[in-house]
Amino acid sequence: MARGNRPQKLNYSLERWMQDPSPPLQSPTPSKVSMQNGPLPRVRGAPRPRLLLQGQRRSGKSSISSVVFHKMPPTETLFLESTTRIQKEPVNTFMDFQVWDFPGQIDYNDGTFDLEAIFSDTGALIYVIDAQDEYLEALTRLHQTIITIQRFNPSINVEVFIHKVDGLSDDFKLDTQRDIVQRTTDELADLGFDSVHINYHLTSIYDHSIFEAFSKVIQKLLPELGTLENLLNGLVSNCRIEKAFLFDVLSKIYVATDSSPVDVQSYEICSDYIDVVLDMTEIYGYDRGDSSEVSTAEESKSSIGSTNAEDWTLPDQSSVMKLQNGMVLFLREINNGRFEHLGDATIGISRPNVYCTGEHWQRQHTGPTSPPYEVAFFSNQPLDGIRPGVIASSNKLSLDWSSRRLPSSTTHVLRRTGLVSPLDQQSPRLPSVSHPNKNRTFPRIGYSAFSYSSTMERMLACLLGVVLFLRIVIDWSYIVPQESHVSTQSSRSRILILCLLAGFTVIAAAISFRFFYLRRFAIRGRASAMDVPDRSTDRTPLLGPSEDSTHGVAGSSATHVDFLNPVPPRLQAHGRNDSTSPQDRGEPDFFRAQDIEAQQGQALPPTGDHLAEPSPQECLPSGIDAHGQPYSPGDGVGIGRRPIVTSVIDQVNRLFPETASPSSDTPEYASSLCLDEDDEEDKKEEDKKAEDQAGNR
Ligand SMILES: Nc1nc2c(ncn2[C@@H]2O[C@H](COP(=O)(O)OP(=O)(O)OP(=O)(O)O)[C@@H](O)[C@H]2O)c(=O)[nH]1
Repeated sequence: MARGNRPQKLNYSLERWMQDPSPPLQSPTPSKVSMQNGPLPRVRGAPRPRLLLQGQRRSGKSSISSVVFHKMPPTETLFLESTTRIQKEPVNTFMDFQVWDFPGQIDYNDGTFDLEAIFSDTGALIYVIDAQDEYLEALTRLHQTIITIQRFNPSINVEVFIHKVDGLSDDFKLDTQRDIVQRTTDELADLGFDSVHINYHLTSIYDHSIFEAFSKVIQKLLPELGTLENLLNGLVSNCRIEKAFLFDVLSKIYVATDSSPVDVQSYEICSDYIDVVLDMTEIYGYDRGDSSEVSTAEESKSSIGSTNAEDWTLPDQSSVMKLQNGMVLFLREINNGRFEHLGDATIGISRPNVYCTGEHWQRQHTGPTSPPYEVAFFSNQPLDGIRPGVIASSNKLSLDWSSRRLPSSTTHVLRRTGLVSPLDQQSPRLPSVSHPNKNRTFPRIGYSAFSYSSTMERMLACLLGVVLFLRIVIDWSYIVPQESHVSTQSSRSRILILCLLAGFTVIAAAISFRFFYLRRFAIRGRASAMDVPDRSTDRTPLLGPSEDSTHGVAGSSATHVDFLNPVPPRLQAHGRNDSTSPQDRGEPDFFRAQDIEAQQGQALPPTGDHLAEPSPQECLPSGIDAHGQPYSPGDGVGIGRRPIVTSVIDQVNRLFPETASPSSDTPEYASSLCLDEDDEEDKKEEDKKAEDQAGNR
């Protein structure tokens, strides 16, 4: 579409839409709507909708408020103090509102409160019931509150949060909900209030349910919800998106969504994606300066209605991620110029086949203005299905690897997968991360608990071994000189005890070394099997434009994240689309061990020695051990060096045939591992020398 034909821009912010819808809105035809950049203008004097949080003491009101609006990690709510007076919190997000947190013990019927002032302007009453506790008293209070409120504000939305359901079984949750609904309906009907409409939500701060419930509560307060839904419906059908949410990214509340049913998984993955983008921005973002400048500069490019590829340049407030299962997540900032303070954003999920046929988005990504940089998103769990992935971003949000320093564990993962060569590695230093969300992201880097426990296990096993050994030495030196003086019976039992102790010692030592070697060789095996390219001499930019843009999204086949299906696609093709861990599937957990090692970054030499070719001893073909004896690959896994290496390589080949090195059962495999070009040259030189010497003789 030519610039002149660009649809007329709405000079009316979304916030004003919702708070003062009186001026006529333009037709919500999606193809004619453009997004406005720049901060939301504040509407002075506009009333803020008020949400009342009520419930018994310790039912979880303050926790909900802290987790949703202050990004407090759920576990930290354990230390929240009891509320003693009404806490009024203004929440300035996509839509400004106030949350009033009432102390559990307060009795506002005692005549000291101006009930009309409290209830008359209230948008919603959220009544929190602790589902893990006895709730009959809470129900009585709820019924009284509803009756009181009906006098002042009969149109108020009553939302009951049946809270703390994380500790309950599914059946129990539903039974509890059924019971609460039944009792409330009966009680209110008896009192003549049978027309009161109450909504019930099962919530917990330990999952996304609380955000989802809050989203539903907030949505009911939006006068223009229907318009927003229409806009999203249009967006979805025009761009052939599966699902679109309008998020307030700071609270992760979705303000509106299209009319297709919300499935929890889509909502969760979008929330997680927002966390990732915010975290990445926190670490690697740049100062975007005055948002009004950005707005002016990008204004002409941000029209959703444009069909011209050049007009379709993504402004820098957007991000695309292609998942390994083929899904594409698209996060687009609207109404605000800064990533850090996103007012709201549209997220779409689409499948690539549909995505490619979507006229606008395809052009946008395959045209000359495709995002020229990729930002690597890394995970320490590549073989558990979540592999290093890519967030395609605009050219401004690029990683400067020379100035940013990454922790050794991370660079190790990147090097191992060929994304960063050892020479690119700087000393480990990560810019400080202060984002309050950082503890709540989806699988962040690693299994910290795992690595801790495995290190502890190893240390404890060693300690135990040493203690037992000392014990044996002491006992032995005690028994032998005394033996002639003690009875045969007692000396026998002592010897039995000694044998047991010795047995324990051997087992402890074996466990200790098994852990150590298992990990070490798993890494070597993986390094060989994945055929990591040698980038030590290749100085081409590692994070430059991707050559693979089949679907228009920057990214290569090896660098995708699969959040939804944490199983490699090859396994899915074999009908194993489950999310079980290798141990659950009865497979040896080499890769987790390897990841633990990678995360610890301590058992590996920091210089990349772990990527060195295996020693000739290790390069023997599968099926023959170091002494030339045949063995079966399944034998002795975890005991001898060669079986571990071979088994890991076989395992990797089985999981990733497309990236596999030559079959480990062939002699060529051994030679391919043992002989690189230098070795061959050395060998030729030696042969030549030997020939010369023979000639001289
Ligand atoms: N298991 C579980 N515990 C929760 C949940 N929400 C809150 N809690 C815990 O419940 C306890 C009480 O939480 P608060 O938020 O202080 O309760 P309150 O309703 O504000 O209490 P008052 O201020 O005394 O009225 C804390 O230890 C929280 O960690 C939840 O969803 N699940």
